[in-house]
Amino acid sequence: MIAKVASKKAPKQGMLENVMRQFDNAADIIDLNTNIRKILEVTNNEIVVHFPVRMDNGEVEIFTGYRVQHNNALGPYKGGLRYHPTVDIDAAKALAMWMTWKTSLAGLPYGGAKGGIQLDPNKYSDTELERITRRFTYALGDNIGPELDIPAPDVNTNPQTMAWILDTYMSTKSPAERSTNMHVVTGKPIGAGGSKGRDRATGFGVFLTIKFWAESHNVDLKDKKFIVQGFGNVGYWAAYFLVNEGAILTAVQDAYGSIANEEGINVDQLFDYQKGNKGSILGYAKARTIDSKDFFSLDCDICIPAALGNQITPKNAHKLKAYLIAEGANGPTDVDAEEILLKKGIDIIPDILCNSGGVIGSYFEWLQNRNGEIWSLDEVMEKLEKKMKESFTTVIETSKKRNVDMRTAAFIIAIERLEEAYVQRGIFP
Ligand SMILES: NC(=O)C1=CN([C@@H]2O[C@H](COP(=O)(O)OP(=O)(O)OC[C@H]3O[C@@H](n4cnc5c(N)ncnc54)[C@H](O)[C@@H]3O)[C@@H](O)[C@H]2O)C=CC1
Ligand SMILES: O=C(O)CCC(=O)C(=O)O
Repeated sequence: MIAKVASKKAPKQGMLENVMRQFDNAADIIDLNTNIRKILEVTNNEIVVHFPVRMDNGEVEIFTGYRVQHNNALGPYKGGLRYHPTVDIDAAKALAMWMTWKTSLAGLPYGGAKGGIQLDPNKYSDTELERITRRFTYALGDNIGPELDIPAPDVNTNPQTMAWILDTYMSTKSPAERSTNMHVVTGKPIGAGGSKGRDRATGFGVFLTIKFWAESHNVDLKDKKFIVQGFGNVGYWAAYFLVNEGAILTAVQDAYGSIANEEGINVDQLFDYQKGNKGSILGYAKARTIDSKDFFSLDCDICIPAALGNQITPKNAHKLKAYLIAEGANGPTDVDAEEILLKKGIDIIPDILCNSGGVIGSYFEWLQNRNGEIWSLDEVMEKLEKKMKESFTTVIETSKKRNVDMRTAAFIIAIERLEEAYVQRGIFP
């Protein structure tokens, strides 16, 4: 689909600049109320904490953690925690803003937040990571809470991390509060109040949006070749469901390097291999190692960036062969690259739609904890598919009605819902 795209130029292409340009583009198109625009352009709260942790060798290290709460007009702040050297205040702000648009687009009673700790988790033992997580949770204190701000997993955090947060948060509460505050985090292990299906929810959602796109374009996914950047929670599950549908995984890139095999890579074998290989795909015997700089120019039908932001840029966008990009990651395509891709006729299923299965799965976990319910896996997956289908359909309809690309359509829907909330509350008639 070739349609109107953001054209404002910004001097720098960080994630924050990207999300602001995406927002400005949609806000201009709908002529957003200027007062509401002022509110949505800024983050409500930016929490930065420095906290000491004793390392295994007895030394004390100081860490910096972030939690940015962008907007809560539609409900409590919601969004993941990332452990990565690139986490800083601007990254947290950008990711928090994307969460606001994502929860609004998905029709969830949530706002947007994001945070994390600036560190390389590979440099720390599990016991150190546990102490770091617990001290971070203490430092955040009552800035998080089950009806205030609900963290979840993101890059380099997982159900174990959420369980440590839950346990630490609970230890600061009265006995009565302990049993009713399980929903202070989502993405927990099932035994500690997690929901069936949250583990696969994001990847399944990525797969569903690709399936819906294929159905609406009369494309049969069988034998279609796809490549995945990032083979963690999102990349693995997206690949798993696509291969189940008959598509062929031909290349994978992770933080360590890239591998390819045009005959197909077995998703579960690769998953088991990386688990026993310190999380790296490199050295997997049934694929060859390729130069990472060639990854995005590989021959394929579908490309799934499912790692970090700003991976598809003007430097590699013109080389992309895929006709569909499904954004498992948050902010993987920068605005200038998107302009190039759309001109080439490449469709992009935008992050705030494509990876929204994760936060929808989190919402289901939160609801179960809040209501004292336990849903079956089938129930979760069925409800997830229904919600993803509704979002996808609304985005396609808006994109046709307004003659805009899918990202702009998704932003328009998300922003209009927020605008409606402010107007109905009578603050900005
Ligand atoms: N986990 C979730 O439920 C959700 C995650 N996301 C987004 O999906 C993306 C991936 O998240 P997860 O799978 O949860 O993280 P993860 O920590 O489970 O996996 C990350 C993967 O990306 C790879 N990676 C890291 N740096 C890389 C680099 N420079 N180049 C190539 N690969 C690299 C890692 O090796 C790993 O395979 C992130 O952008 C995250 O914000 C979005 C919605 C929900
Ligand atoms: O599950 C959640 O609450 C949020 C997951 C997340 O961080 C995201 O969608 O980017």
